[in-house]
Amino acid sequence: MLAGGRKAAERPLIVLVGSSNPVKIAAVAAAVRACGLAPATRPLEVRGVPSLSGVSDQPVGDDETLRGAVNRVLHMQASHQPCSGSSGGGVGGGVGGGGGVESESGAGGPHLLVAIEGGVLWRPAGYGNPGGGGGSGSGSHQGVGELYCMAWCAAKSPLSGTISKARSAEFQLPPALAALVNEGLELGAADDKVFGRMQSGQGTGTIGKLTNGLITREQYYTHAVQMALVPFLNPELYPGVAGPLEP
Ligand SMILES: O=P(O)(O)OP(=O)(O)OP(=O)(O)OC[C@H]1O[C@@H](n2cnc3c(O)ncnc32)[C@H](O)[C@@H]1O
Repeated sequence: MLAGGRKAAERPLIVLVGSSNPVKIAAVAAAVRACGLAPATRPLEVRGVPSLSGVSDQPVGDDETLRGAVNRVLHMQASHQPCSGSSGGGVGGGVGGGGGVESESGAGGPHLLVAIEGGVLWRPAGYGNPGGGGGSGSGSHQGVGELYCMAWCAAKSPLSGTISKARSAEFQLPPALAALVNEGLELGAADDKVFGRMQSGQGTGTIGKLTNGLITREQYYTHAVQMALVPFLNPELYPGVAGPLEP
């Protein structure tokens, strides 16, 4: 029995997402439900909250993109008290800080903090082709070669444990988008310009446009979130990473 007299299964599982982008919030909700972290019988509260990535608006390369996702989680950690019943406070290392924010249902602080950072990655022209660019060229050929789209997801229990990280798959962006990104546009703005859309990053995304809706940005991110949740589904196999979700 938990503080407040209700069993864990009856209380909402509260997940904070470090973004106001509805695509990211929906991706996290779908992932948490699909992988069974919140069984269908348990209420689930997934909420977008402000978080600072500490990286550029358009991260380039794996290092910067991963750092953005991790910083968002650390910022949430510093800004929100863990779920009720815990005596733990936020860990250091985040930006900002301060008091906790109660859940909308009044059920207490969060059980899980999740962030997704969308990034791009330059690779040498002809990468992977016979006679083409050698190596992965990850992030080291800015503005030269092929531009790929990817994302990193970071997830953490506010109670303890380290941050779980997982990366999405990647796909090549069309040269027209690569050229605009190389000029300094964010991918979302480049997509809007090339495809004549508005706020594409909050809709089906570039991946949705390029796959004719077969894979939406939400679905694309759901997969990455599910992979970041692997330690939480197998806590005994990941000592020190997953940490308890409930006090
Ligand atoms: O509000 P936040 O959480 O910052 O969400 P965001 O989508 O604006 O920001 P990201 O940092 O995740 O992504 C960096 C940029 O890449 C864009 N982006 C990434 N993936 C995209 C996609 O599939 N379709 C359109 N834009 C995308 C996004 O719109 C941003 O301009």
